[in-house]
Amino acid sequence: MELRITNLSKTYPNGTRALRGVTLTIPNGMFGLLGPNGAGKSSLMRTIATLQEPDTGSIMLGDIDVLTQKDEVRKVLGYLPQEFGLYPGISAEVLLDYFAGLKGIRDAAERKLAVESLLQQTNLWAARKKAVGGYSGGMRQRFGIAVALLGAPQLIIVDEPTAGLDPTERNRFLDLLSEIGENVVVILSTHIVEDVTELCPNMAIIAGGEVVATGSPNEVIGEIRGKVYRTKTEKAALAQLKSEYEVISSKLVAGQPIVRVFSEVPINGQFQPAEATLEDVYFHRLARREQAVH
Ligand SMILES: Nc1ncnc2c1ncn2[C@@H]1O[C@H](COP(=O)(O)OP(=O)(O)OP(=O)(O)O)[C@@H](O)[C@H]1O
Repeated sequence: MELRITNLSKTYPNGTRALRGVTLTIPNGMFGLLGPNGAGKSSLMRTIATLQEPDTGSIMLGDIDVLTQKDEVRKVLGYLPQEFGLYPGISAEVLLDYFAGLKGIRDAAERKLAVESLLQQTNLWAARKKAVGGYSGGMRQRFGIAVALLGAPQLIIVDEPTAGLDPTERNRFLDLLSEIGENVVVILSTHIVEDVTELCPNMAIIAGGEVVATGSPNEVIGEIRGKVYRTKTEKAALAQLKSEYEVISSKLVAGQPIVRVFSEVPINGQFQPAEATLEDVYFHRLARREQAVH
């Protein structure tokens, strides 16, 4: 199954242009949608999940027209929104059984089997009788993905699932996502670059409602490979560097700024060539876009 998004635009009634001509082809497997806060990720996810209408454009999931055949989409969709409410006093086992019923799994034995297998898969089996209100952030997210996986969806959308998780829980969650399979489309929206580098064979960077780069992480990095340099500097020299070079990022390491810059032409002196990373592309693209807008 392939998801084809063509020329999707959306302006909210208050005038915010959340999506501007988004065109993307998303194949089976994990697809990373990387963008800063306010980039339009959630607007795009909600539109694909049939929860809101775009102003223009089309979305095809295989042969299904997502914008007109909403019921068909919902049958094959698993969606983990950025925020979701739960009934805090109810156990995961009972709640998941309830959601399975809503998803149309009517046969009780079949439902029991599905619920048990998802509780095992999401590592919540031992906590299945606990009220979900007492779950940690990571457990909540794993419960959310269990709900999203009910009914063996073909299209799985997870919106910023790792925000707020500690590293152990984050890894556990990402492992779970990558196990879900290569035969379904999984769209992972995130502002965490490593989530994409580590997991996604295909990706896009979105900023200001526009797709600013797309391809495999390797292809996306390709555009700046050999053009990234790094140097250690002093805090006092930072402003000067920023005025002379196209600074991608500066990070304090043990109190001292490490600066990465982009340059089309070789630079030396205090700089050393650095291996380009997805984070470099991300910051570079965002900075270029800022410049273009202002
Ligand atoms: N219902 C709405 N009405 C008006 N503006 C909205 C609405 N939803 C989102 N926006 C605005 O649209 C833009 C894109 O928001 P969106 O939530 O899609 O971005 P995002 O990339 O998911 O950001 P975040 O990571 O902060 O969730 C933002 O400027 C946001 O304030």
